[in-house]
Amino acid sequence: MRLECNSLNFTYPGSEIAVIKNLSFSMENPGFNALFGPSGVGKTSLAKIIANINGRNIRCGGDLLINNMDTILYSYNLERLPGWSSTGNHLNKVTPPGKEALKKQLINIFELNDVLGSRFSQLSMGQQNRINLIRYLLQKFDLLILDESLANVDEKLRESIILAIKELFADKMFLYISHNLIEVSKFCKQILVFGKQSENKGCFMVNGQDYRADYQLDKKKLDLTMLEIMNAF
Ligand SMILES: Nc1ncnc2c1ncn2[C@@H]1O[C@H](COP(=O)(O)OP(=O)(O)OP(=O)(O)O)[C@@H](O)[C@H]1O
Repeated sequence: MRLECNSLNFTYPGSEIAVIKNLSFSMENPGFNALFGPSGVGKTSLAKIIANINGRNIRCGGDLLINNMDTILYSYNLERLPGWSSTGNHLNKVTPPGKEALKKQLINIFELNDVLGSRFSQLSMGQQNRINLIRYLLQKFDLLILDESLANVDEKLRESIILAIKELFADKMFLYISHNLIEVSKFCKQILVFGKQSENKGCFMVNGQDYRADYQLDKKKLDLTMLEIMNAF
């Protein structure tokens, strides 16, 4: 399992300014990794290139190498489900054979039992994002990109959800995009930090604490990771 960029460049069609400039990094092995940086630096653009969301319309310079990851899914926080039925029915419809028990387990962990009879538009933003993320976790994937997919979910529940995902999907790779410095430093293994383009700062790879439920968190090391990220900005 490997995600590697070598001197990647990307400019949107019709634009003069490169969003991604000479980016090189490598992420290996399953686990929770992150893209972190100020708003507008190109995290979503890179995520979409990796997931090939814009298909042939996207032309990049340099190399993007993806090894042993056949299925890459991209989830984001503004996705909406149609309103023709309840969210419970939607989840039933997208649950592949054999994944019924996983669906129930995720619904419990994500604390969604009480909203399964409601339509998507009747849910809060955080509830909508949680239902949406379950849809993805039920599918077959090797790499799942979470582009602010847990936005509007309170910190305590987000922590339970992230820890459960890390445990239940230990053989998958995740790319977590979030503006939460503590969360990214605490839960992620490799953190690709985007420096401010206006200051011509490049990207840096920082090692996070990769915290799991059964680990003892070293607060000093967590502080050092956060400091390293802030210095890389
Ligand atoms: N479809 C598009 N066409 C042209 N420019 C775009 C397009 N999408 C994004 N951009 C530009 O690319 C730059 C990077 O945007 P992107 O969404 O990748 O940033 P981001 O780091 O994910 O930001 P945020 O943290 O605010 O979500 C921005 O300047 C944005 O205006």
